Amino acid sequence: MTHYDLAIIGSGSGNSLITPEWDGRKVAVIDGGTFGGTCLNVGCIPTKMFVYPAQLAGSTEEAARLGVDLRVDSVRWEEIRDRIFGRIDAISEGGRRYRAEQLENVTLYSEYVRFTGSRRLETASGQEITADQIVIAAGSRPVLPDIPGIDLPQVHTSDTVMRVEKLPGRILILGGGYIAAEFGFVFSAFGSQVTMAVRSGALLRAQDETVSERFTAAAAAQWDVRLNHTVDSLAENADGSVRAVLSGPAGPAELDVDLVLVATGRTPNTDRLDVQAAGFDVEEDGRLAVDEYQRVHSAGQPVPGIWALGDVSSEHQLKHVANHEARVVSHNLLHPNELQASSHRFVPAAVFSQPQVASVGLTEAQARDYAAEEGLDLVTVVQDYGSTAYGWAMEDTTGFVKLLADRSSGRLLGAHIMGHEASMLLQPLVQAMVFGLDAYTMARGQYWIHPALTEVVENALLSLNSKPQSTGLQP
Ligand SMILES: Cc1cc2nc3c(=O)[nH]c(=O)nc-3n(C[C@H](O)[C@H](O)[C@H](O)COP(=O)(O)OP(=O)(O)OC[C@H]3O[C@@H](n4cnc5c(N)ncnc54)[C@H](O)[C@@H]3O)c2cc1C
Ligand SMILES: NC(=O)c1ccc[n+]([C@@H]2O[C@H](COP(=O)([O-])OP(=O)(O)OC[C@H]3O[C@@H](n4cnc5c(N)ncnc54)[C@H](O)[C@@H]3O)[C@@H](O)[C@H]2O)c1
Repeated sequence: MTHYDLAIIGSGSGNSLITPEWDGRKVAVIDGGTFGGTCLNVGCIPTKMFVYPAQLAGSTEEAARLGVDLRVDSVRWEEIRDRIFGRIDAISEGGRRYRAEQLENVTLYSEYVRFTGSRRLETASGQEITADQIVIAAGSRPVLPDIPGIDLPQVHTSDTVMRVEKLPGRILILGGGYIAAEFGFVFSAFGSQVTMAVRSGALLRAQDETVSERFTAAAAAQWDVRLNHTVDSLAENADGSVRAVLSGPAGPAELDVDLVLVATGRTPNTDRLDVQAAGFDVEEDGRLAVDEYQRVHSAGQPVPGIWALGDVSSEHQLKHVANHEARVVSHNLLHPNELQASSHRFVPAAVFSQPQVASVGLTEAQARDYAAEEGLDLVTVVQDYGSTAYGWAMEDTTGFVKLLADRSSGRLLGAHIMGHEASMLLQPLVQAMVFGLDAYTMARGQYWIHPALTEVVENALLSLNSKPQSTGLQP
């Protein structure tokens, strides 16, 4: 058995905890998967590296509308894939080598681990590890629905689909959330024939209703979206393709595809850690129960020295949330008497599809309930990109900014943007919400560059109040 001052399970966001303050103290990093975790290897970063060239490939129709005839002669999938992973694999390997070989106080265990007691771990090869403090940063993994044929080699998740040998000609995507929306766009822009089977009546259903409705329409204009459809079975054809049987409002239908992508959510890795052996509390959805200091709980009480962060314990499966929680844990590990709390008040998120979607705060349905409870006068504004000069330049027909606010104070309750660079347009609204800047001061207390696309945000803010607004910039 080897004892450490600190043991970290998971080398994704967990890797950032090894700061210089730990020099001279014994630290174990344990990861049975690829060093660097989800975001770097199979998540945020490679997906966006595919989205960017997909935006180039997918711009021909938009260009033609503006009088520029572009043609995509070919998409060199193998080259794109190898460029992306040539970069990413090197970063992952460099990080692994640094931890494994260059830090005297750090030991890297490249294997899976599970709890055998609250402060005791056993690795897959049977090595026992104990530690004064343990951070659980073990992330989440894709969920596979129980469908006959789900284990066929042609069936992929986001873990494997980005590395396939060649661009699939026909692809079936299950699900209508983040991953489905991003890969639906990438593959369709690259020229694959995409069919998306969605159980419910809309894509991105967790989003504000206007976003979900308009995104569904925009997606359906680009690829085959089958709403209210389930996939009942998958079977291999003699030629190596897959026959899917789908059920929808018009009855069952068969579809032959070359590849199936399952994007039906991700589950926290608590089960594989045997957290029950340690007596840790688990939420209904499988997340580890933590308090605002990221302390893991047992029977409702914090367990001293046991922390969790990121997807394994967070209701937001987002990298910027995992990073924030890692900064909190990093502080708390070293300052047990001055604990810092994490904040999940205004968590923004973006879906990097076409169109892009970005949001923060309440949806309209949530804002209605909140306003009723608090006695607020809820005001909702939808401002189209096409109503501003830059929107004219783009001949934009789909982009919009939707704001929800309390009319009298101008306090923003939610902001939702769909369209070109939505994630960038959203950030000033996140800033306003976090720092308590009201919509009216935000609109008139600063210059807005003309004729930038940010004017759509300015106009949305102004539209929240029909009353005349303060004229003024700060002198
Ligand atoms: C396709 C895709 C795209 C995404 N895009 C975005 C995006 O654009 N923006 C965004 O904010 N978020 C995005 N996310 C979500 C983001 O990747 C995650 O929220 C984030 O990576 C979680 O980080 P983490 O540190 O909690 O876990 P991870 O990075 O998953 O790290 C957990 C590590 O723990 C290891 N591990 C698990 N169990 C054990 C065990 N028992 N023993 C030892 N090691 C173990 C795993 O091998 C893994 O390396 C995306 C996710 C996916 C799948
Ligand atoms: N840009 C980003 O920030 C980004 C990108 C990708 C992933 N992520 C994170 O990863 C998480 C996982 O992504 P995801 O797209 O897999 O999950 P998701 O929760 O966004 O969407 C899951 C989809 O699958 C459907 N579904 C669930 N079970 C099903 C079943 N049995 N059969 C058919 N459909 C089913 C749901 O209705 C939903 O449409 C996201 O919630 C997000 O937090 C973030």
